[in-house]
Amino acid sequence: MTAGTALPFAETLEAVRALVPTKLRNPRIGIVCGSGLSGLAESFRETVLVPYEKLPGFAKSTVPGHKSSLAFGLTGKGEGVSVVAMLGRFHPYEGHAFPTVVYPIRIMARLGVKNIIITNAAGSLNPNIPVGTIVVIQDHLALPNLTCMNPLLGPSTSPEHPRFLPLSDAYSPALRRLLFLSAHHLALDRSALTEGTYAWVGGPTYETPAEGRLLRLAGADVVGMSTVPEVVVAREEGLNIMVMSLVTNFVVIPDRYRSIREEVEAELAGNPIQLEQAQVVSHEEVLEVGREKAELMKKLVESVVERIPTVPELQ
Ligand SMILES: O=P(O)(O)O[C@@H]1C[C@H](O)[C@@H](CO)O1
Ligand SMILES: Nc1nc2[nH]cnc2c(=O)[nH]1
Repeated sequence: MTAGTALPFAETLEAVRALVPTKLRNPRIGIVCGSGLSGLAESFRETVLVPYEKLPGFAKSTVPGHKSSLAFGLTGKGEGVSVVAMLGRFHPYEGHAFPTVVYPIRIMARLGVKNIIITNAAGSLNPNIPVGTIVVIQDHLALPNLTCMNPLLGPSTSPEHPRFLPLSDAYSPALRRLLFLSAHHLALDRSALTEGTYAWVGGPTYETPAEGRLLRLAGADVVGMSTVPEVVVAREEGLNIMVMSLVTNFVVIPDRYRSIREEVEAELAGNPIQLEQAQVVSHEEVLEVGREKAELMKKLVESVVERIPTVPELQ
């Protein structure tokens, strides 16, 4: 789907109606599972999985660690809360146009979702935020949005949507409060969860040291290749949003570059030295940290979801 193409909302919603029992098909809470984080839906009860291929307008996720299904189910104690989770998202770097990347968010909104918890794997740009930390996002820095690659480019999807969408209040304070309360009730170490700013880049290349330095200087704490298009559209659809980034690696920003000149000159002078090699990041490392922290992310998300019905402004 490209900007301006008619979106097949009616067909997708009809497919959901045909495949999901009434009790589960109008969830108030949506979850987007980031790289390696599909386990967030493992503890749902009465789960119904709907493969993306059965949903008109949905693409297939091609990234390892992303399954391609919507999971409808119940979570929490007693009767439970009805939720829907995206097991796998679409990234622009896979070749998907923006309307496709954000289509599942628009469908969640049309199913009745009011609150959305978006997760991702991200690289840390901040020396005070180590690998394994969960960062609740308070703001974002989206270079693509500033350079005419905004997911809302093109005709509006609905006349009810504002043409010029403010984003100064994109991240719900009420949801973020629930996250810190949950961390307290789960007796989480204070260092396990922090707040920060997410930089969205297109990928699929990881950052060069100079790019990492630029983003850090611009005020970002973590960087990733997803989430912001979903946030922008969720905001346009009027949802309350919380984003949790799991730090899976450090972005390499050396204080000093390895100098080949120094190495050659030392060798010619008869005192060979070898300066430190730059480290590199891999998607395998990203998935590994996701596996290690899956249980903690799941407990936090479950706890937030359970508390949402108790907060009037989130209804
Ligand atoms: O979908 P997310 O943002 O969790 O995935 C991150 C960004 C890239 O897709 C991938 C890079 O390792 O992980
Ligand atoms: N852009 C980017 N995305 C990531 N996703 C997980 N780690 C990283 C990273 O270091 N950079």
